[in-house]
Amino acid sequence: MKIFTAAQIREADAYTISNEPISSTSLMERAAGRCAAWIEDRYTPAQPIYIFCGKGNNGGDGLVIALQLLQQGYPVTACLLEYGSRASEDYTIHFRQLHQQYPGRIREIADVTGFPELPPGAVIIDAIFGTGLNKPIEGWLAGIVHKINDVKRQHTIIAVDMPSGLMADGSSRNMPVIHAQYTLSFQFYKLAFLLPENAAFAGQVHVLPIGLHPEYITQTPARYHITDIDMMRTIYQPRQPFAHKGTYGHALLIAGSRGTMGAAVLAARACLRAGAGLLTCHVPQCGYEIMQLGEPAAMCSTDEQPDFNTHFHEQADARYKTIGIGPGLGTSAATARSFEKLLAVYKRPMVIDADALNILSVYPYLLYQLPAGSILTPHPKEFERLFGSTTNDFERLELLSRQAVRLQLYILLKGRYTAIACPDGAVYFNATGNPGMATGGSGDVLTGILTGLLAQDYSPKAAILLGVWLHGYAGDLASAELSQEAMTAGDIINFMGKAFLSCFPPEM
Ligand SMILES: NC(=O)C1=CN([C@@H]2O[C@H](COP(=O)(O)OP(=O)(O)OC[C@H]3O[C@@H](n4cnc5c(N)ncnc54)[C@H](O)[C@@H]3O)[C@@H](O)[C@H]2O)[C@H](O)CC1
Ligand SMILES: [K+]
Repeated sequence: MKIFTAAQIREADAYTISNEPISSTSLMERAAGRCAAWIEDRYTPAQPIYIFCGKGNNGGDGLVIALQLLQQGYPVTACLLEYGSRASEDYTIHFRQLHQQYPGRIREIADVTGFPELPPGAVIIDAIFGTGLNKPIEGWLAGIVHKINDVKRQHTIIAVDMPSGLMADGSSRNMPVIHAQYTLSFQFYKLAFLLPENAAFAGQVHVLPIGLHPEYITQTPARYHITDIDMMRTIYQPRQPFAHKGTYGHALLIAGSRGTMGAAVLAARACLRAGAGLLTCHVPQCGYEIMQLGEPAAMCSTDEQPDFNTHFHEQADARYKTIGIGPGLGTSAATARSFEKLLAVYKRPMVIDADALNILSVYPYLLYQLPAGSILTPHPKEFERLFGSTTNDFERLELLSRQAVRLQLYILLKGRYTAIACPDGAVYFNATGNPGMATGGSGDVLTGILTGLLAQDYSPKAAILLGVWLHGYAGDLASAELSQEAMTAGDIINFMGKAFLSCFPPEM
């Protein structure tokens, strides 16, 4: 699904109005009607509801929601914030209707002292600002935002389109923003929802289709995307009936050192669970038995060194469809030298994680020697060590994308919505996964999955989109059965099978 900027959303709005065609008033009624229906599905008409409206079209949506809920018998109070701006045309039209039919349900608020006494359990609807926000909320309006946030533990807060105060496409650091439990976002995600610095604001995001014109959506290019199951179904390749283990590639995993062999075993197990035909693991001598017992289906090659890998470059030949390198590898100078020699001989896209990334941050010139189309999988700290720090998440995203283009690599920044930056400048956010996956080893599992998919001849882009999706999906299945607290990285591997089956049900 594309993620459009606020400016593109305005264009989509205008395109729909002139090409469907539909009046802007009716489009607002359609959009806000979806919000009202969402609320009616979840709350009974006994529910007191307070709707805070700004004077633009987001406020206009609030008025339409108020009208529709009042017609359904909900005790609604429409709190209209009178901050001096001129009301939008569609706001005015809906204000007149509300005023005509329910004058007693309107309360005008002109300063922070006008903030209403809320009855226990009242639901707050935030329709103050949406995509039109162009500067931080200030003055007594900011006071209203703080008042609403002060009662967030006692009351459910539902934001219409966006939490007020949040910029759709830029950083809102240190600005007053509503802390919503739910955001009912029209038709698309906004980029701001997906960045960790805004974690407190949007809550659970529900994207409500409002019938924006499909022609605009397909014709307009977007830089940012969020992955979904339909995209995965176009990527996934079912196995062929006459397949043998050679059909699905031979992967080489270079991982492990004394004390971190678990990382190597997790990556190996995940690689095979992702469907690699054959896997060889290159490990130090201390890891031989651990690997053979930990994953009997993997073959094992041992290094000259007892405790860490130093001669893996000698292994890397054309037999291997791809290489995954890094989990538990260690960062000794001899390991780094072998990595450099490996890059001189091996030219297919590989997966680079953990200590292999740390080696790259110590020897950054090696970044330019990576095979084009290779995949880097840093978490935020590793990313910072590799590419430097930034002052906010939007700048970091920009840096991420710039580096992917400059180095012609895929760089995947791990997080709640893992950001996948492509060499062509596009960025995909992954939609699956949960906080239970913030546990040691889950990155090693991802490296294994990506290596396993590359071995099967998925293109790097397909392997990442599908691999990150499945990794998160398996994590979601694991947490549903085991809890976010109790699940471990190994459980992500154990649920890979169910993840495949449920995302791609085999045809009968
Ligand atoms: N996506 C769609 O197709 C539809 C969206 N709808 C809703 O419309 C809003 C966007 O409406 P807009 O009038 O452009 O902006 P806002 O209501 O967010 O803001 C109003 C107005 O306020 C001014 N302003 C901006 N920042 C500040 C500030 N910090 N302090 C004071 N005033 C400020 C500025 O002039 C804005 O224009 C969208 O989010 C949806 O909710 C339609 O209802 C249906 C179609
Ligand atoms: K809002």
